[in-house]
Amino acid sequence: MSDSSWTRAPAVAAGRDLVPGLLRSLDPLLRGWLPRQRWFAGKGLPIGRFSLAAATELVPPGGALGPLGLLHVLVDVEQPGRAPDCYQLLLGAHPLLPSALVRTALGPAVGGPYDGLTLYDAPHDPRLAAALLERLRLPGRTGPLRFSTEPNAQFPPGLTPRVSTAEQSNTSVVYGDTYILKLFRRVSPGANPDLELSRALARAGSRRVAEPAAWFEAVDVVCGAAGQEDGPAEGAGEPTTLGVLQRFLPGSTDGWALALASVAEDGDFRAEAAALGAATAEVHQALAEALPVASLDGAAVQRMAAAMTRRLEDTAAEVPAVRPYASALRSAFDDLAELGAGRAGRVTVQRVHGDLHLGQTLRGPDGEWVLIDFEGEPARPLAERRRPAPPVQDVAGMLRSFDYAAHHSGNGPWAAPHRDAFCTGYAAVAGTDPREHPVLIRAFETDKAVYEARYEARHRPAWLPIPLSALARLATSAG
Ligand SMILES: Nc1ncnc2c1ncn2[C@@H]1O[C@H](COP(=O)(O)OP(=O)(O)O)[C@@H](O)[C@H]1O
Ligand SMILES: O=P(O)(O)O[C@H]1O[C@H](CO)[C@@H](O[C@H]2O[C@H](CO)[C@@H](O)[C@H](O)[C@H]2O)[C@H](O)[C@H]1O
Repeated sequence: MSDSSWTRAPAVAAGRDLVPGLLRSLDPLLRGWLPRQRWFAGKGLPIGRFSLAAATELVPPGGALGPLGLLHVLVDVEQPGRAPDCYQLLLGAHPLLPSALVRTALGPAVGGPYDGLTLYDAPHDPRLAAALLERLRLPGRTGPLRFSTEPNAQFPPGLTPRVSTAEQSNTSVVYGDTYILKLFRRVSPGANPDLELSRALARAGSRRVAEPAAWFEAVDVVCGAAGQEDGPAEGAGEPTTLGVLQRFLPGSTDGWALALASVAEDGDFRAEAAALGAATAEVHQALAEALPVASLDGAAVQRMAAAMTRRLEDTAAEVPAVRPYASALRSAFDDLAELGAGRAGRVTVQRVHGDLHLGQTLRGPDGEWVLIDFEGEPARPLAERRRPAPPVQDVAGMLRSFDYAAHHSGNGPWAAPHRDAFCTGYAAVAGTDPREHPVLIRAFETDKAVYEARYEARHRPAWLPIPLSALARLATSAG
């Protein structure tokens, strides 16, 4: 990394030049540390150039926390074959801690030194996580970072922070039993739908969402693909959502864990599946009331089918095991295109969850279901994730998830009655039964299983047989 790669950096340092020291330190340490993080999107590809989009001292070393500092960094990473990705890093900086001690005491040590300071992943340090909550409580700016709160949010003192150990695409810090702060790791300009949709649902009084209390974003920072001269303009110039503090739901269990337990004992989870269907329909209704709804004409439905076909082709090119099914699966998308061409072609679209599966649902101690993580599929560009879509997309996601739970534990027959129960629960609230739209359901289920094949091939190759077996079944039913 040469100094010239830092020219876009609007460094915000309290009284000293932050960037050159950071520049010298970050390059070698990020090359080692970044690819090992679960949330790093470009695994397996060589890392090219880094460039700093923004650097902010949230707590200057030698300030309120004595020698300890808290640095906020947005760094662009170039890799061959990908548009640049922008990652959010929160770094602890300490002059005395040797990096080996950081590694044992605080988990992931990023490395060091930076200007004589050891750098480490700050969410793991309770002092720094607490400092971040303190900053979130107060609306206003620190350099390019803008902090906002909901008007009625309460911030009780003394909430002990801990990093969530859940398998996740980002990093979350739980404060006491009161709040959970999700720090988005790969970020792009534009409102993150997780914030946008949970705020809309909370404002509408929905009981199916963990209400946001505060959030922060980067303003006027050009990062990721938006920084490319010929890069996509969508979202460019909009604030970049960086973190959302939401109500924590203590004592809740996620739907995936509950479903797996039921599969293991060949149990009857149908009442829960139906309640989940009803909760999903309630969320769809609330989103349709709060945010725009539109009707796609035949040409738009055909474009949607063409995009699904393209995703299938791209996936077949990347994942050889998908190829044997590709031509039979195409007929699911051809049927959708035909539906668009016909008189029944109009399809209603609205904002939806976008990546609904059992792991995105929490059942509280009161037995009520809440939906979380409205980010959409992490691999899709932000602009696409914010686009209205047919609600059947979420239904298809949940149907796939019941299938995943069953096949993960080798109990395939568990899936069908639970998929049915979900649709029955959904229909009771929505007034329309997804099973009455077989062409839409089949197209969206196929599209989701194709997405899953690519997701598993990239992240969990041992799980690839699960979506592959679904593609084999969908290929037969579509033929
Ligand atoms: N409001 C909440 N209350 C309790 N636990 C939560 C809450 N939100 C998220 N979690 C837990 O954190 C995990 C990860 O959250 P999620 O939003 O899916 O993160 P990611 O987008 O990084 O995958 C969830 O599976 C759940 O276990
Ligand atoms: O939860 P994320 O937003 O990170 O979503 C991604 O990871 C999910 C897995 O953690 C993945 O979901 C797939 O596996 C689930 C079981 O682990 C299963 O319930 C889902 O149906 C299946 O799609 C999701 O696709 C991906 O976007």
